Amino acid sequence: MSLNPRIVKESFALIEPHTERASAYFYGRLFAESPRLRALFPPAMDLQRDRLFRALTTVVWSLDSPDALASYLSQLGRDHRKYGVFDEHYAAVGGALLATIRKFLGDAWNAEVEEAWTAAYTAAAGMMTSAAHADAEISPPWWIAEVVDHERRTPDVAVLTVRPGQPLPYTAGQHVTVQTSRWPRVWRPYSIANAPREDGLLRFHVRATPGGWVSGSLVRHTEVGHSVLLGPALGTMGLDPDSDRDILCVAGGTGLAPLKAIIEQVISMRQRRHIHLVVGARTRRDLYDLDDLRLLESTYPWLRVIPVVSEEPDFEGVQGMVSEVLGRLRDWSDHDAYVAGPTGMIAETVSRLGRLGVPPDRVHHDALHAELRRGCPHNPGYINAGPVEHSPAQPDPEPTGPVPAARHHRVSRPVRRPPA
Ligand SMILES: NC(=O)C1=CN([C@@H]2O[C@H](COP(=O)(O)OP(=O)(O)OC[C@H]3O[C@@H](n4cnc5c(N)ncnc54)[C@H](O)[C@@H]3O)[C@@H](O)[C@H]2O)C=CC1
Repeated sequence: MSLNPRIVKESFALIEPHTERASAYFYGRLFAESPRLRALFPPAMDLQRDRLFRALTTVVWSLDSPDALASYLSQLGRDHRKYGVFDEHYAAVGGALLATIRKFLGDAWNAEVEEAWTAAYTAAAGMMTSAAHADAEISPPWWIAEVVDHERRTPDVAVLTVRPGQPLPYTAGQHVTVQTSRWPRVWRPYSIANAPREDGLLRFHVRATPGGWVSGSLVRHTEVGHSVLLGPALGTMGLDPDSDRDILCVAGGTGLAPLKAIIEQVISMRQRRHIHLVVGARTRRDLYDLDDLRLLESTYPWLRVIPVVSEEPDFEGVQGMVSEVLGRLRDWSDHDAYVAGPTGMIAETVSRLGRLGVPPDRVHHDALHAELRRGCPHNPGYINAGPVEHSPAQPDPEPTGPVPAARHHRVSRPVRRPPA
């Protein structure tokens, strides 16, 4: 059985307009055939359904890029260890997936399509399980971390520092998923806001989004001494080790977090590259980290911080959307660029940098491949394992089931969940 990306892509394109119904059918089928699996998922499935198709979309459209695909699936396989996924779950998921594709393709389903999808799923599941097995030799499936600092910088934004019980390896620019005891089985990704340190501490910038389960819990209901669970480090945005070019970092809101980690990384490597950090926020008050950034700027003279405010007309500094102001500031064509923030901001900024003469392979970001594929002509092909933090456009839905009784902050063990 050999991979046939063309057939998989063509047939998937027929299903894409019906993703919502197809995803509901997939989970209905999965739980009908393997009822015990339902208990392993969060009570509200809305976000989960969406995630399944985002992951599937990423896999399908990456079938022609073996390196990117292998990197994505390896991360996904490693990350699924935290749910307690076993090899046999992959067969159940594969069966439900094929049944879903068959149903939604209707007359377009035939033996050739079946073979192409079977080959693709077998290869993908194989990569995920191999990566999970290899990871099990060297890493725990999750880390328990104690909150050692919690600063409420604005009513909505907190900066948290946590100490994992054992070392959690990562590189600057990556993110981890976080689970709080308030919402067992609900994991959300957050970028790590500092470069790796000897004491192993990790910092997160969290904005409580309306209706957000984990973000609200982290900002409003978490204190020093509480514990959270962390998944393994994920994401492909990182400092280009072969470059000594000057650096432009463009941050939208809490997208500052991974860029601060990258800047710290440059500092710790004693590289004397000039860095411009253009940091966008809606209002002056939303520039929640400006004091720290000014301190960093005064310590490292080759760092320049440029705050940009988009929704406060009497702000005395640079005004506008962060993507729009770049052309007014200087020529960036000889810079490496790192971009993080809301998906729309990343798409706008990457596209703007292309028009300003920055080659696509020098523009680094970690937004969802599938989302940017539509809107961003200069996507350099970075893909990650999921959305970073939650976008305001996609708050965590409120629970549809009963509110969990575990209001105390004893960390629950992760519950098994099959592959997304
Ligand atoms: N690795 C990454 O890319 C990371 C991304 N994030 C994401 O960053 C977002 C931060 O949200 P908030 O703090 O609420 O930011 P926000 O929505 O308040 O936006 C902050 C600034 O970003 C710019 N911006 C926003 N939308 C834009 C658009 N469509 N086009 C051009 N510029 C735009 C504007 O300058 C705005 O003032 C979240 O969605 C989070 O998921 C957070 C951490 C890491």
